[in-house]
Amino acid sequence: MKNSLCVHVKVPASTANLGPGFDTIGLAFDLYTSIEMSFAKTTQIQLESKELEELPHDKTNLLYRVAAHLFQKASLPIPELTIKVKSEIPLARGLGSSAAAIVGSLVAANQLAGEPFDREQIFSLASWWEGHPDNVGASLYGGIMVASMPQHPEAPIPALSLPAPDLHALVIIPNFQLPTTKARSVLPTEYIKSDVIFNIGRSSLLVAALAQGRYDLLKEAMQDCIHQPFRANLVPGLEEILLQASHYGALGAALSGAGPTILCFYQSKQQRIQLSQFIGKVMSQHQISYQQMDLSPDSSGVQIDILDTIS
Ligand SMILES: Nc1ncnc2c1ncn2[C@@H]1O[C@H](COP(=O)(O)OP(=O)(O)O)[C@@H](O)[C@H]1O
Ligand SMILES: N[C@@H](CCOP(=O)(O)O)C(=O)O
Repeated sequence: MKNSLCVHVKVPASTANLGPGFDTIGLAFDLYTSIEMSFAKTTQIQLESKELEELPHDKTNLLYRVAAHLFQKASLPIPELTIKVKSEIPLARGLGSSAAAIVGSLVAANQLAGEPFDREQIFSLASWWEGHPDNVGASLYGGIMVASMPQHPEAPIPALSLPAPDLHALVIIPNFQLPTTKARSVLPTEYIKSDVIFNIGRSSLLVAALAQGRYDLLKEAMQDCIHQPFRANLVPGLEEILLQASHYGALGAALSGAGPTILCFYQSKQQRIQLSQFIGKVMSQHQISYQQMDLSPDSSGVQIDILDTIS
């Protein structure tokens, strides 16, 4: 461990599920959380974006807790840290802010600790902490991540990355938070066989379509019946957008992660204009204020920059 190191990491946001791939398919987006971490005499957490104002400034902050976990797992003393964080990822909107924070903190702490863990072990630590390997895998590796939790904590995460697709996403971010825990609490504990078969079929088709660039299949491949219908009551406008977006230029549409963000894939400027007008109408019917963003896939995953403040 070298006390003079300052590690800077930049981590992409992620969208999970892409419709049917519940807890198993993720995609990284070009919207970032940046974390700077160094050893200190007394811990300080500096939250440098407005988005993060509501979060704790002390050791209860997720970033510190995750970093402490890494030192503990490496059997090293838990250090005092200075952590500076900026984020473009809106909190609790279904764009993987927690996954990006967890990945960023683990990667930065791992560098400070002298790299006791390799990338695959970081992936495993992040997945067990966050619970969603598709989100954390997309943030860590970039592109598309197909992943699920292993049956045993010691086993590697069964996962495979695919290159980022040549698609853009129009992302509709309602101006309210929906914590993932709340959006999961409305889901059934059991499903009927035909619904399970439906989702296995669509998510398999989705992976194949993304791998082969068959974006004409996305509309069908992004259909879901195991989480979106149950979450629709929490997300005004979701039902109409999922049903009709393809008539207004969307190649496919889904709730992003646990919501409330909704994403529509498109390729041309014309499709984007049509979609934006349609979404504007739906959201105003529901009197929901929202922010709209054009996001593209990130193919790099986490980026690391290390500065030695002595040399
Ligand atoms: N940069 C960050 N620093 C500290 N905590 C964060 C950061 N980003 C997210 N979090 C934590 O994660 C929570 C949001 O997680 P979650 O409800 O899973 O939504 P999502 O991951 O979709 O944004 C925030 O309320 C906050 O507690
Ligand atoms: N698969 C999870 C995804 C949670 O992602 P988040 O970005 O909303 O935290 C789910 O759908 O619950």
